[in-house]
Amino acid sequence: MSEHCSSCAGGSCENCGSKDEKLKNTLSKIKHKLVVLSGKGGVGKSTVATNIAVSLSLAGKKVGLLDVDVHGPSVPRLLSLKGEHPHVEKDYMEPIQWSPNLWVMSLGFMIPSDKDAVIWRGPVKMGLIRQFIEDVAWGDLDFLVVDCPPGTGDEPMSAMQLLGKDAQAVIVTTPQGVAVDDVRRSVTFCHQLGNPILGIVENMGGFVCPKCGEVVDIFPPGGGEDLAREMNVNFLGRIPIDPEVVRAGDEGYVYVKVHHESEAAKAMGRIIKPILAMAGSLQDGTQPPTASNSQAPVKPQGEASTMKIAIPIANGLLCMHFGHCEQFAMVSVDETTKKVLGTEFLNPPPHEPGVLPKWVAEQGADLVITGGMGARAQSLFTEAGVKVLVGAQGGSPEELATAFMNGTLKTGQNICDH
Ligand SMILES: Nc1ncnc2c1ncn2[C@@H]1O[C@H](COP(=O)(O)OP(=O)(O)OP(=O)(O)O)[C@@H](O)[C@H]1O
Repeated sequence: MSEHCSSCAGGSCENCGSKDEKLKNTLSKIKHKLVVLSGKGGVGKSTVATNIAVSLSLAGKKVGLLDVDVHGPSVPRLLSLKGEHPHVEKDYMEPIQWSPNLWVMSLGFMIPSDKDAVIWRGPVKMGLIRQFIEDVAWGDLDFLVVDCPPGTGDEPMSAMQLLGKDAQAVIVTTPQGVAVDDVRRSVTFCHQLGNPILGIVENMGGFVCPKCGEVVDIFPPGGGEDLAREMNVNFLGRIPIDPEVVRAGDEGYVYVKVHHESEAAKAMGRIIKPILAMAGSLQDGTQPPTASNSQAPVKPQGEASTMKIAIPIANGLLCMHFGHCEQFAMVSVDETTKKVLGTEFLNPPPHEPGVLPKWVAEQGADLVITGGMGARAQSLFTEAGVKVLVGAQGGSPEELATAFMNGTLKTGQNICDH
């Protein structure tokens, strides 16, 4: 290990021994290390890494997400963390906390602006990756997910060597032959380093028609699966192309949290199944958690079963769009007796992006019932632990709350224009 000492990059300085101890100590607190690799750029590696990390955290696992793409760190954008600056001291860095159990570190936090280019040689990059692993206060983690730059160069090699032989590779490809050829090199790379391969993910295999939901193959499918067979490694699954994945990445909300019923999110759910099984938390037949079933407020047994339902209203009835309502009805209900206990009408603050979800959560809402809601607002609610039901179709707040408690609430399409 000592040849990767960040102080000397050569393994001969006096710091090497103590650095190795520190690295060992940090790694001993991380149960599983997953390194997300791809032979080719732009195949969706950061998207897959981020969605895996968030899915695992939604499943209740303690997760670290480390972006070692020194030249194009994209995790800060994908998680709406641009502009965050971790607390840094000598030999110590505080990761940015994204949710109660997901912590993130990326070089993107250290670069002053998007325009700045990083021009570093191999040993400097290796030193930095080492610092990101050993100096970051990761604490006890179930999983550390590492997003590497494409190829089999310095960064993936440093990450693998520093994390040790038990770090497992998740290799992402697209179905086309050129991508698959490059990915074949990634498989060989892992074999040469002696690291196990958890499996291959084929991303952008097929296009989900936004009108009918049918998956249409744009490229001949199956390249990733064929490669997995050829190289005798696991095939973890195929994620179709969904324009919403691009939108999620550009706007900085997490796709699997918001579009958990989509084909692509279901595919991602299948991919994390063996990963969760590795942590011994998923019995056969259990669905991997999604935003809809993992962050709903859970009342401790024995506690009164009251909850507060927030409903946007106009003229006393459900307002079809959450962001355009006159007032919010806060309906208190007792879920055991299925009775409405009372309704309070509150005037919301002026509608500006991101304000309403925070305000509604502060009013103590456990659930929001609405006709339509934008993806960003849904994501903010999920982060705040407030469940959201979209596609409700009219009625008074009390009627909607009662229908919800009786399991008869009708929901359809999300009536949202953005
Ligand atoms: N399943 C998908 N459907 C639609 N778009 C996708 C999908 N997966 C990824 N993308 C989009 O493809 C683009 C590249 O994705 P991403 O940045 O994750 O790739 P990458 O392999 O990490 O890139 P790089 O080589 O630059 O590190 C992004 O715009 C992303 O939103």
